[in-house]
Amino acid sequence: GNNKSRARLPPGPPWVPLFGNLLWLRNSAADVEPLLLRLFARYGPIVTLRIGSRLAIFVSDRRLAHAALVGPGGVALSDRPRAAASALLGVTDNIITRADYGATWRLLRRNLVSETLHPSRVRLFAPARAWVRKVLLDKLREEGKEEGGNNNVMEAFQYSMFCLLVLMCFGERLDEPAVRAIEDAERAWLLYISRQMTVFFFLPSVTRHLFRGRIDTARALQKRQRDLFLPLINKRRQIKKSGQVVATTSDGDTTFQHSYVDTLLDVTLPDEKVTGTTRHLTDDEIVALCSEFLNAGTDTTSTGLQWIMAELVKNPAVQAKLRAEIDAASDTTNDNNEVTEEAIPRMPYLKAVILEGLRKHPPGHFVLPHRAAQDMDVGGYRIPKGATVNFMVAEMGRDAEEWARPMAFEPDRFLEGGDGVGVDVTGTKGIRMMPFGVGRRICAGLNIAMLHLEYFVANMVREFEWTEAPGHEVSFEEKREFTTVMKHPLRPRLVPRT
Ligand code: HEM
Repeated sequence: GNNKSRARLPPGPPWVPLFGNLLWLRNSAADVEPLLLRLFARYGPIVTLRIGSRLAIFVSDRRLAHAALVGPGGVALSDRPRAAASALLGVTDNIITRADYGATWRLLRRNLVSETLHPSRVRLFAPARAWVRKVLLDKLREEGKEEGGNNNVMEAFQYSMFCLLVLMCFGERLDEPAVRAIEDAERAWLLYISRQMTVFFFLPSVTRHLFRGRIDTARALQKRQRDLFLPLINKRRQIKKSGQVVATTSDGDTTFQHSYVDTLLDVTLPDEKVTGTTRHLTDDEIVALCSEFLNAGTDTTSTGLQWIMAELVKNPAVQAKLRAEIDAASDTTNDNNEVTEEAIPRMPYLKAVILEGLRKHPPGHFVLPHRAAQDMDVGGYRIPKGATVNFMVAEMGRDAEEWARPMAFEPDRFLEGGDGVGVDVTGTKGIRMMPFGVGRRICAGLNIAMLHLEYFVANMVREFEWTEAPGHEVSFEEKREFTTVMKHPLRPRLVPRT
């Protein structure tokens, strides 16, 4: 063989006792974060964990991450691990997050990015954002009425972001019980997938027999999704067929002009059965893609909002400076007293606040796992075909060699003269922080996620003064859920500004 095939695997412990117990099986890479931090200190910036016969490799160095993910070499690391359970549970791999790098992934990703999240399409959803702004502020006002600062604003963030994505996905403004029904079904499904699928992932042949009951549960949860989604999907089919154009903005209207589902109804994939022909997506595939859309953007964005608002509570001077910028840039003649989307590009400090939040508190401390499509070389080590590779997102943003006072919240660092000025979160030329990942698998929703964070933070700061409530001091302790959330949820005192 050549030099590459003789190179060593990245170092690591010979085995990890932790993996013998259920902790590992229960959740994701995030569960092993503390262990990984100890291993990096001991072995250096790239380590291997052996889990049975599987290899899981973790990279904490941003230069190695850039070499592995960006540029021509990144192709080899753009697949996803195959979940053995997919076939067993009848879960399709034809969704953006799960598909391997290839024709199907490219079609589905391009459909989302250019037909739904492209700036020209994003504008079509402005009435949706304005409506959700109202939903969010109403919820916060309700919470604010509670005495003793017992207002868990995270709940309001989560619900509003879910509302927004439901509206963008199905083009339908649903009432709260209908949104809650979908939210509950999705949460049950996500919990199921994260808690149970990993069991199958690691031990497919044994578990097939042991976990019959779980397979039934999965089927039931999928049916629940289908029963909720299909009427909404069929309604868009009907609208499409009749060529009816629906009015979009007036307050009474609940049906919007554009939706993600509309684009999915047009997508065609290569037909596996007849070479050279194409087919439309099946209902099950559309349901799975809708589910992915709702889940990819809800917890990530609401977690981001929570950390950013917590920092604004803890740093009143930053909040005051942001508030001043908002007032100066806003259109004061607008009687809704809202910060409009048009004003956002005139707010560099707002952008800096969001970036500083994502640097210090990236919602995901890891990216989704990547899989080596062939033997490859990273930092002089051999990554064998089939190994999974992940990256220490939070570590990179908090690297003291790269950032001055990394654990301080200093948005000014992203302005002229700061150590973060001109930072490119896509990491094309080099990685300084990677809250959305980098390379071919970079977050498909990056632009809309930034817009949502900017728009809702600006409007929440315009509406209220966010202060610490006695007995509910802000703590930056972390807790790992689907994303890394605040261990003690933010419970601020909201003082309406007039
Ligand atoms: C603050 C909000 C968000 C953060 C921090 C975030 C972060 C991420 C990260 C870290 C990845 C994995 C990258 C990798 O595997 O290398 C990802 C993937 C993805 N995100 Fe986001 N995301 C956010 C919001 C959204 C939104 C709003 C949407 C869509 C509505 C979205 C859609 C996706 C999709 C489809 C993928 C899979 C991309 C692929 O596998 O090709 N995300 N995101």
